[in-house]
Amino acid sequence: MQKLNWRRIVLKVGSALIAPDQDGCRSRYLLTIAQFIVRCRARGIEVILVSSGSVAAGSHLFPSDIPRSVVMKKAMAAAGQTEMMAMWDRFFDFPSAQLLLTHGDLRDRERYESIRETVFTLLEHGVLPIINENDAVTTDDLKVGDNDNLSAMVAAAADADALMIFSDVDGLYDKNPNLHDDAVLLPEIKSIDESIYAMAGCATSAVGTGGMKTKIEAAEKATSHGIATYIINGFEEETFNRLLAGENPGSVFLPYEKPMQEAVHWMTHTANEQGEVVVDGSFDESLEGEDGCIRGDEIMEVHGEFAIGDTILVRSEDGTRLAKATANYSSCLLSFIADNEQSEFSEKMQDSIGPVISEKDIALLEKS
Ligand SMILES: Nc1ncnc2c1ncn2[C@@H]1O[C@H](COP(=O)(O)OP(=O)(O)O)[C@@H](O)[C@H]1O
Ligand SMILES: N[C@@H](CCC(=O)OP(=O)(O)O)C(=O)O
Repeated sequence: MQKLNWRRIVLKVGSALIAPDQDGCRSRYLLTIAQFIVRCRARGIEVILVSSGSVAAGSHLFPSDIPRSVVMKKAMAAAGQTEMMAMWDRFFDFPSAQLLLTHGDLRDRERYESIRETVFTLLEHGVLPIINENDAVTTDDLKVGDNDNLSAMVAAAADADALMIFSDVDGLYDKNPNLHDDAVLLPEIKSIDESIYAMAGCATSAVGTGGMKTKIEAAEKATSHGIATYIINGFEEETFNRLLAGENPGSVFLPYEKPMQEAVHWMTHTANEQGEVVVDGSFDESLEGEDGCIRGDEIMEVHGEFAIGDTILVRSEDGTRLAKATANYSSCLLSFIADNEQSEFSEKMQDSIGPVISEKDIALLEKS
């Protein structure tokens, strides 16, 4: 038996595998995936499952002639989630646990840490975490929107070694294989750039969300955390044997050789900005300086509403995206400081609270 060097993996299972006929869950494909989970655990590999399919599983519980509005999909998700969880649970003789998350949870550092703690505790006690987006409560502002990106955020949070996205296609092709007979499979992707995104088309099944674009986004998030990302055909039984034999049965995106630090990764790929500040030209110099910080007199403009601890974008006056940072001040107080940078109040405030942005709370972005 070949030794696999995975300590912890995240598996993402798409809706087409869960409810292929769109009339409730089917065990047809899930049994093989469940067996794969059991075999991984038997080899000492910790598994976290990100399962789609609540909407597809719940749709048959509502009249078919009602339009699939956003609110109907939320209702379908709420109803289908129990059916989907029950289906998974049937396959295992160990306990599983349901975690329903939104982007609002993951981008809040305190809740993010709390989710991590819960996941690690479940794993430590042999419980299988099964995660989905909490579709029933999400709004446009709060949602991740697709489980490919959610699974990458989960993989980063859980510090996984590999993310495996099980879908209805063999991997990433140079164009959508369902629309082009001459599409060619890419077994290994060393880096992700615009040319890779250009290959991605939309979902062609009735139940998928995001198609290949969101899978590439997920791979970008995960590989920059040092997590190898696979896109694999979950319909094929042989896929799972090949994975356990240490082979690549689909497409693999190789992890960055120098992954981002955890906090920098979270600010860049999980937390999105709640507002932004425009800084003057001394930004690089100030950060590299002895104190390594930005003070109020370097802030030219403040946009949006944010609170202490929120993630903000730092821009230069010509619009260049310089960094993401944790706000040490609320937008309201920062606007006051920026407008009155020379006032005694502003000076005293910064002397007691600290700099507007400090080096330890900042993630520099590649200038484009
Ligand atoms: N370049 C591509 N390579 C492979 N599949 C692609 C590509 N572009 C678009 N697709 C589509 O992406 C689909 C998989 O995404 P999706 O339907 O969202 O699956 P899931 O429900 O598993 O997330 C494929 O069935 C295919 O129609
Ligand atoms: N959260 C949704 C799934 C969203 C999603 O990304 O679906 P899919 O493209 O099938 O992985 C659900 O449970 O129906």
